[in-house]
Amino acid sequence: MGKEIIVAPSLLAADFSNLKKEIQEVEKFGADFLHLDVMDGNFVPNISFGSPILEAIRPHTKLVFDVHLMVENPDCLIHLFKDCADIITVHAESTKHLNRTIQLVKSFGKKVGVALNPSTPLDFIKYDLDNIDMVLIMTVNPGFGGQRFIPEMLPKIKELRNLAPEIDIQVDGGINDKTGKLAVQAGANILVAGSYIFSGNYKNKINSLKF
Ligand SMILES: O=C(CO)[C@H](O)[C@H](O)COP(=O)(O)O
Repeated sequence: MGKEIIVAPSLLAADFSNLKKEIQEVEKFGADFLHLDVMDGNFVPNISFGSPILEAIRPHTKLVFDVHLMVENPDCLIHLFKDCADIITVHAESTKHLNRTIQLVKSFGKKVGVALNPSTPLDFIKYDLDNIDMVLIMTVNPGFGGQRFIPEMLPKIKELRNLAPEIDIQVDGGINDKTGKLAVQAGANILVAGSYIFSGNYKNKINSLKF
């Protein structure tokens, strides 16, 4: 039997002037994780939010805090998230010594995810798979919400599922009820969705991703 589907609304698409309410709404309607995109304006051409915002919202929800670091040289910043994150995901492309970065996340007692940009091959993580809790296959180029799902990522997800039958595979970017289904059929089990969920009718949207 396949893994249960985990739905992770991406805060990037929420109403920033009303974060507490937005988070409590998606929690009420069945979200499992809260996906938190930290962008530094360097690794990606955009700036989002950092640890002070995450610490401010942490007391208002029991959702799993799934922190996606889109930052250059994450080793310098990981400690900032030790009190609020449950999972910390780093990009394989952002660090010179991925294995060391993985160990650093683990040293804080956190689950560790590794993200791969669309053009980054699975080879980057092949020898670290036993040390990783989750692989994030980016299905858009990171930096912005509301982009179109890249279908060429489907065979990549399939290949990873064959390589690592038990690992959590997260997909992020352009996920909706149609692309999410394709990703799940390919082997993904954690669906990040920003603009799809936060554009309205949270309950139906979240349910529509629980395949
Ligand atoms: O990592 C991200 C962008 O870099 C976001 O999580 C992604 O934008 C999700 O948004 P959408 O569902 O609107 O594509």
